[in-house]
Amino acid sequence: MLELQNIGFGVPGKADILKNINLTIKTGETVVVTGPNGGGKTSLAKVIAGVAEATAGRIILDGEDISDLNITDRARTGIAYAFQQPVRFKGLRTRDLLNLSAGRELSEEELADLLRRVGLQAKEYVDRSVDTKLSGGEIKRIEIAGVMARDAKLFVFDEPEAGIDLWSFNSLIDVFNDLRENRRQSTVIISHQERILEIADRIAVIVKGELAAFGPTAEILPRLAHGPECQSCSETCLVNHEGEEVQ
Ligand SMILES: Nc1ncnc2c1ncn2[C@@H]1O[C@H](COP(=O)(O)OP(=O)(O)OP(=O)(O)O)[C@@H](O)[C@H]1O
Repeated sequence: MLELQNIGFGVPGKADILKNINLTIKTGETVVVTGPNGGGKTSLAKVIAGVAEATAGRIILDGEDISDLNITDRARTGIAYAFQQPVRFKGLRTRDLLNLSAGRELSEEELADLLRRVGLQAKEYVDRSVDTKLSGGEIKRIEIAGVMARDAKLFVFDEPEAGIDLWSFNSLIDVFNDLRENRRQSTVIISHQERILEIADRIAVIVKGELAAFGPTAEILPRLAHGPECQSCSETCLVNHEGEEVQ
């Protein structure tokens, strides 16, 4: 279980990127974090993974206070994080990246299975270098496969849909559904995609650095803006289609 207690995050010149965020994500639960651009979702993902340091509050994973741990130690405690914009590694092949993520030598079958789950064929990708020659969508999928290779307590995916074509997107939905059915770990997905929102157990909405709403999908989803439909839900709507908070 992940507990975020009064989390704040800021940088010089922008002190309140995140303000007083309180969230509890149960073991086995999938929470999708959504909200308008610039609201603070990526910052929240980075603060959870230890890529950025919270300026206030505590982060507790399975009862252990991990607030002061760096990214490597958080990874060791069982947090697996997929960046919004994955890092490329010159000289490292896909198989090396997956083996590193898994912390062991994966069999050819395991490698093929991980790649298949993100819609890539092993024979084409397993020995390719994870460098700038890969497309944005390819690198994103390889990174997601790497995260899936981890035996993590908590998975954090930042906009996994970005740059991914419709066919691969369907495989991605299957990946998240599998994770959800496993019920062994908690999953946080930052997303704007309705089909990803639909598979959440609960949805958190971050607007202007604050938690505007957090609740079961059936309750929150109808309150999110859908362009013109916004008019029909304006009383309870959380964000309108201009991305502003409804007053
Ligand atoms: N290191 C930083 N320095 C200055 N401003 C930052 C920094 N990190 C984030 N911000 C600002 O904080 C706000 C929140 O950014 P963040 O990337 O967390 O938003 P987001 O909700 O993920 O947005 P999007 O949906 O566009 O990906 C933005 O206004 C961003 O410009």
